[in-house]
Amino acid sequence: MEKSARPRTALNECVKVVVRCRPLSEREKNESYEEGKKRVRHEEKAWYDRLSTKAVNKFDGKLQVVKVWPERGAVQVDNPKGQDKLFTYDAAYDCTADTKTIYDEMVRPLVASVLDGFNGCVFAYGQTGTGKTHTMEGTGDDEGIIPRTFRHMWAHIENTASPDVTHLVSCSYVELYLEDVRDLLAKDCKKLTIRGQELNGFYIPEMTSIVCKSANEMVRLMRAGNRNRASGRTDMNEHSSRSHAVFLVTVETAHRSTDRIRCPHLQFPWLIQEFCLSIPSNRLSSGLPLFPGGPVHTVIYKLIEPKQEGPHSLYPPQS
Ligand SMILES: Nc1ncnc2c1ncn2[C@@H]1O[C@H](COP(=O)(O)OP(=O)(O)OP(=O)(O)O)[C@@H](O)[C@H]1O
Repeated sequence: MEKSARPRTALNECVKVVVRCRPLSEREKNESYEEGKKRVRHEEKAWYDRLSTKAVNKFDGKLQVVKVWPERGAVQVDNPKGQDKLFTYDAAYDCTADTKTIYDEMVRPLVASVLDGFNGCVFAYGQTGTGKTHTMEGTGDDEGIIPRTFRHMWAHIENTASPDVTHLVSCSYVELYLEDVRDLLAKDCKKLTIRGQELNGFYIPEMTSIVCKSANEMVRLMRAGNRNRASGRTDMNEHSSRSHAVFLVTVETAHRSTDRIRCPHLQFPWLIQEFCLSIPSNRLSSGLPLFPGGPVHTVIYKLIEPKQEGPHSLYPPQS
């Protein structure tokens, strides 16, 4: 049993798992799949009641494979062999949800705690084409979680500006492709070495760290790093990221009167599910090679592992 001094409420839960289902692609629509439409109450109930009966995967003549229940935080998945499966999360968003709502409800409290001095991590995980990049980076009309975080951080920094407090914001961006760790912010995307120490965990000593003075500067840095990321085409996504990546933001806050320096970190890793599951590659991709797995991959998971205490994982140990 977990012991905690703090009550486990929605706001202070250490790890939250949230599902976002994107709208159907043109290809999926052409294959006769259907998005969940707004239905009248008794029809909704009928869908939910299917859980206790044998599933029928035809609804209004079209295939609806996934049904999201935002008010229950649940996702119901059609099982052609029998009863539907129901999975419950901290929150579930259907294709009508925008990134702003997800940010405000799920990410804003985490970023606020980073600004209070705690480490944080927002982690996008899913099969190719499921919407990780759309959610994390966003589009011209709908900004993603990362640029929203930058704006939130800078709004906080500007609102709390005083002669007594100084903030220093710096960013790093690394990718893991095959067995190499590359620095996406270095001119030649140089290969990096991960080092480990028994007491301080894993860190990357030569990773570029760039000081930024505004949210827009951070967005430009993220885009510059994205241009260096390995990409290709998969059966599910024309413009697919083919690597794991971690965008790391460090906010140092110095208080002149107390000589106190706080240095929390916020990480944005992208992990692609294909690496973790042994799905035959011909089902997933016809582009650049997928991840073979191996020791470096184990280490990258260690890098983003939440730490209870001590210096942050991607940085050299502090004496
Ligand atoms: N919530 C959404 N609303 C509208 N379109 C979306 C949404 N999520 C994803 N899409 C669209 O679906 C396609 C695939 O999304 P995206 O590239 O974000 O997937 P991904 O998970 O990052 O894929 P990969 O792992 O292959 O890089 C894109 O064309 C994107 O614009």
